[in-house]
Amino acid sequence: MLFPVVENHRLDALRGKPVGSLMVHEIYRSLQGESTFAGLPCVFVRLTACSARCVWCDTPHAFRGGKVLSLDAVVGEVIGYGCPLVELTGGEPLLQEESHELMTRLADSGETVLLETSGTVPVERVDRRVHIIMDLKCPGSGECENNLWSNLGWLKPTDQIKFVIASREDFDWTVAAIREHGLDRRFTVLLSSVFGPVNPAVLAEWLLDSGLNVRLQLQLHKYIWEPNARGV
Ligand SMILES: Nc1nc2[nH]cc(C(=O)O)c2c(=O)[nH]1
Ligand code: SF4
Ligand SMILES: [Mg+2]
Repeated sequence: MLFPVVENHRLDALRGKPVGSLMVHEIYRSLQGESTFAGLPCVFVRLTACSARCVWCDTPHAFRGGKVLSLDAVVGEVIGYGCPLVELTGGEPLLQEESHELMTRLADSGETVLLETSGTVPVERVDRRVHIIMDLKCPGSGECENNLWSNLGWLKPTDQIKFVIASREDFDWTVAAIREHGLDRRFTVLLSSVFGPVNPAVLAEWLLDSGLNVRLQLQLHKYIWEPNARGV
């Protein structure tokens, strides 16, 4: 994968990581807070580093830090929870080549595997058994220019597209993108408001007025626990 030279410092946290290992920020079990799997117990594997810098990012702590673990160690820890659902998130999991083998090995073990990805890196090689939950970045994220639209051609009907909306402008952009690409007919579409600045009741009203058949998503974990809590 090639990234613009000016952005390479964003991947510094992965420099020197041995081949065959993963830089893991944290592994924990919680309730899935997003997607159509919301509410189910889920093991989260949060991988270090992201090539994006969304202005409203709620996990900037995952940009760096964490520890190097072998694939065997990560698989063993996940399976050890005895939980049938696992999600790779970050950061951006697909920046680490080894994420592909991790997803395949987890699926081979019988896990239902979810992948949270930013929509700015290719999903082409993701194991077809994985449920991809892919962002399309709205203008208010500051990363809209980096959306990789070709990814739409690699998603399956069972995959999910998430728009995180920071303003009415973002909402209008989202409606236009859904209509232009027929997203609501091809995939599950999730509309989420940036936690804090956008009242979900306002987004609910916009959604109903639009007539679109898409799903409002509340980040369940931010209502159950402190919005800034980590490890949940
Ligand atoms: N409970 C919980 N559910 C989540 N779903 C997606 C998450 C993420 O950070 O990608 C997340 C998270 O951080 N916590
Ligand atoms: S893609 Fe996700 S982890 Fe990366 S900056 Fe945006 S919100 Fe944060
Ligand atoms: Mg998150």
